[in-house]
Amino acid sequence: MKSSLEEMLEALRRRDEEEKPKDLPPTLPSRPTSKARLPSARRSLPTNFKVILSVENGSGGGLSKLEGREETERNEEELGEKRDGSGSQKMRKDVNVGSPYYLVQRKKGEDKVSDVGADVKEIGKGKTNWKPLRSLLRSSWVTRTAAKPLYRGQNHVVKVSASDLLPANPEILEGVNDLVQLGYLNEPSILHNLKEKATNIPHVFAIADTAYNEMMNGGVNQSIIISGESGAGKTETVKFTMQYLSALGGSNGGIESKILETHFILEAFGNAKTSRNDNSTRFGKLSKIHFTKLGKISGPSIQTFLLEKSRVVHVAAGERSYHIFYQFCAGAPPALRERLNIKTTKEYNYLIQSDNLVINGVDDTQKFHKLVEALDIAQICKERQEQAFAMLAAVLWLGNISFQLIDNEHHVEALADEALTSAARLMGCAPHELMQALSTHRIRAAKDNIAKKSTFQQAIDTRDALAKFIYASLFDWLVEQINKSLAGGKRYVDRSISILDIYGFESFKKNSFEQFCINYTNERLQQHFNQHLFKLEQE
Ligand SMILES: Nc1ncnc2c1ncn2[C@@H]1O[C@H](COP(=O)(O)OP(=O)(O)OP(=O)(O)O)[C@@H](O)[C@H]1O
Repeated sequence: MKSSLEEMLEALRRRDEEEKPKDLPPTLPSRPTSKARLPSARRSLPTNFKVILSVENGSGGGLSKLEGREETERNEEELGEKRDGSGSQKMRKDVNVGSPYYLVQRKKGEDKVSDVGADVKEIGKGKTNWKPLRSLLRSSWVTRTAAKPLYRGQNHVVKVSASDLLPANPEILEGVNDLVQLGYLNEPSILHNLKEKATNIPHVFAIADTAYNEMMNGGVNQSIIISGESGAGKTETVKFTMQYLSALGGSNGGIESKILETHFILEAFGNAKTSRNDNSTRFGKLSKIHFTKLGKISGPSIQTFLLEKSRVVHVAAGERSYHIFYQFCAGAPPALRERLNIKTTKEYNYLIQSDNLVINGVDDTQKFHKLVEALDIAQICKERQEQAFAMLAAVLWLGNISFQLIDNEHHVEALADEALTSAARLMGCAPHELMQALSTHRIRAAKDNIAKKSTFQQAIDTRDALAKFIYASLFDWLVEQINKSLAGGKRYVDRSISILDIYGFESFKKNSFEQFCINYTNERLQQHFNQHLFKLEQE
């Protein structure tokens, strides 16, 4: 009888054979041989790793400490799996440096424990028990028989009191997703189960680990695509991935914190509150971490895609425009406010399209101060910062420009009011030049470009297009500055891991061209997944 997965795969294969799509996505490089969900089973020990082995010896003497070569050998053994002398049965050793609990497990045919302290006999035949060692030792293990010790060369045993023992679950229940399934729900069982789960289900650290190993061992640059619908947690997952790679790449937190600071700038300018997520990323982001041949991080770089420009001029009910506008209006210091003629958010038409001018629990003033710090860290000088803020103010004032009818043919002209003069000044042009640019449009007749007066809708479209263009250019400029700052003059030549965080699938009451692009991208990614992963699994 076929399983539902087999049936689904067969249906996919049949469909693919019947209708070969003309619009095939580009083929992916061959799949790595290791399983992305599992980190390599055996890895070298961190340099600072040390197990202090202290056991109470059988004679009932004090704690003895074993160090040196013997200890190193044991550490190696503890972390792997080893066969016993007969080679017939796998010995199970769960030694977790971070946990005070160890699994005491009998080998088949090893029922006699007479050489060990009398209490151990209480464990009972064929049963597995936990021995909490918190009160005794920081790390150690328990052996069941001194006559046939678990570790070669080891004559030490731990006396185990039956009252210290807790029942353990059978192996079949190890790593269950739902703790309720555990027969024994004691603390060591839960800790052990969590430890098993961490390595048996897909985990962001395991994926990052595999990418790193593949890059180092296979010498092939890696990509991690983080997908999921809006609000699923992609951006947060990227941060965890970076954290892990930073730890592996030995950046001592330096690179990671620099990346996070610069991400704060991108978040201010590229994230916004939507109906699904208070901090929704409104652009695609490819973060690349570059490594040296030795696997050390040499630096990161960022590439962005398709910023949702329409949000600058149109905000749906319940949403907000980009965070930066609200942070800027709330937090700009008085001198800057005066120089750039900055008002409160309530006075800008682009922002008051939605009632949501604040986000619960978010302090825009404080965020603005943090942003300025991040701009300083990104080495964007104060003069450049003010120019960038001037562009923001210009965008806001553009939204306040209104038009009046000037003839009977529905042609309009921009009103020469505070909005027009402020926007023109901030953009560095004369008010009449901006008025003309907004009130006319150019058409091509034969080989000539002719300026024609605009109707109301044409003038609004021109104004909004200008606002969107300025904002998108500002965003691109910021990304460029951030990359320059992160690179610090270095050229990256060696290996890299790229992490793609794209906007998630979304469907609003009113969807625009951006939603079309966002959802199309997500569909294509899903298609990649189906086509390559399912097919390869099937093979
Ligand atoms: N691992 C996590 N731990 C705690 N909170 C999380 C975690 N992942 C996500 N969240 C919460 O969910 C919110 C949305 O997550 P995130 O912004 O990462 O989603 P997203 O998938 O990137 O969404 P979008 O596609 O809209 O950008 C976060 O602001 C945070 O509050």
